[in-house]
Amino acid sequence: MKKGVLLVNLGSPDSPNPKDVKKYLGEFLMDERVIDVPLWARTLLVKGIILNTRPKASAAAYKKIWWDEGSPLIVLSERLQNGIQKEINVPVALAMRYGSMTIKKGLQELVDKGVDEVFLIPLYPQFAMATTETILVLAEEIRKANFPQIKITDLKPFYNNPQYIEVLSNSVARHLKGKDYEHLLFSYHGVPERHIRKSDITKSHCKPSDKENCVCCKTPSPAHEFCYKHQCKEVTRLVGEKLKLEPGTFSTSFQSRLGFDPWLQPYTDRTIERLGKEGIKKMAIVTPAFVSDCLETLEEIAMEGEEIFHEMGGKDFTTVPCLNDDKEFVDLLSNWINDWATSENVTA
Ligand SMILES: C=CC1=C(C)c2cc3[nH]c(cc4nc(cc5[nH]c(cc1n2)c(C)c5CCC(=O)O)C(CCC(=O)O)=C4C)c(C)c3C=C
Ligand SMILES: [Fe+2]
Ligand SMILES: [Fe+2]
Repeated sequence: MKKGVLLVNLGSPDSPNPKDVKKYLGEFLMDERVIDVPLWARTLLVKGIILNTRPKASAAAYKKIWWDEGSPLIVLSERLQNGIQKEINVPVALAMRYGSMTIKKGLQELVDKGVDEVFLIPLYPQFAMATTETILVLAEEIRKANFPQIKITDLKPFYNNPQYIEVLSNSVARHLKGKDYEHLLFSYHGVPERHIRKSDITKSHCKPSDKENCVCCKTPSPAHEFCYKHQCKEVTRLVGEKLKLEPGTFSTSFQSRLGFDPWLQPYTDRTIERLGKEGIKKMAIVTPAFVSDCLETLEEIAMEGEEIFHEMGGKDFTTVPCLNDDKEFVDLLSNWINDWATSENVTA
C-alpha cells in the first residue's frame, strides 16, 4: 500500500472582497456542526440575517490582514506543508474544510500519486465538533462516495501530548524572552456552551457554564476525550507547569463569539479589559487553538485586543505567533507521520 498525508485546516475566502467572504461564510456557517440548529433555523439565521449583515465588516477585517501572497491562514498552512514535505518521503497534501482547497481535491491529489492509505491530520490541537469532527465526518463521506479503495487514519487531538506541550512552551518562551510581562493570557477560539454538552459522551459530566474554577474540567472523565473546554484548559495548565509560571500570572479565556447564546467564558475581550482596569501595564497573549495565524489572531487579538488594552490604560501588549512553520513543530509532525508510516496503529 502507498501512504500519504493530508493536512486539513479551516480555510479562508478566495479574496478579502465582500462577495468572496459571503460565499465562504455561507459554506462555513451552514455547516450543521458549526451552527448546530435545525436546517430551517440555520437557513433563516445564516442566509436571512448573517449573510446580509456580516460579510462587509468581515471583508474589511480580512483586508487589514491579507498578504500579497493571499490569506495568512492558507499561506502559513502551505509553509507548514512544505516544511513537513522536506522532512519526509511520503507525499503531503493540504486541504481546507471550507473554501476552494477542498478535502476532495486533497484526496484526489494523493490518489493521483498512487496513495491508498491516508494519514489525515486535522490542524487543531483540541477536539471540537466545529473543527475536528466536521473534518472527519466530511472526509469519510468523500472517501465512501469517491475513493472507496483508500483507507483513512486520523491523528487524534494532541493537546496534552508532552512533545507538543514542549514545542509550544519553547515557542512561548522564545517569543517572550526579555519581556517582563505581568500576565500571560491563553486565548482560545470559543464555542457555544451547547456544543460542549452535545459532545459530552457521558451526557452529564461537562458543566460548560462554570467559568474560572471549572471543577468538571479537573475531574477525570471519559467525557474529556471530546471536551474542547477541558482540552483548552489542559494546554494552559501544562504550559504553565512547563514554564513554571506563577499562579495568578496566567489565565484562560475564549474569543470570537458569534450571536446571543452563551459561549465559553471568560470572554477574551472582557478579560483584556479587566486586566487593563486592574492596573496590568504589560500583558502577553498566546492563541493555542490555532496552528496558523489567521484573522482571529492577527486582527481580533493583535489589533482589536491591543486597542482595548491601551484604552484601559495598558502599555505593552505582546502577541505570541501561532506555531505556523516553527522548526520544532515541523519536526514533531514529521516524526508522528514517520511513526505512522512505519507502524500500523499510532496516536500522538
Ligand atoms: C480554532 C478553532 C475554531 C473553532 C472551534 C471555531 C468555531 C466557530 N467559529 C465560528 C464563526 C466564525 N469563525 C470565523 C473565523 C475563524 N474561525 C477559526 C477557527 C475556529 N472556529 C479560524 C481559524 C478562523 C479564521 C479564518 C481565516 O480565514 O483567517 C469567522 C469568520 C470571520 C468573522 O466574520 O468573524 C466566523 C463567522 C462559529 C459560529 C463557530 C462555532 C463553534
Ligand atoms: Fe471560528
Ligand atoms: Fe469540564
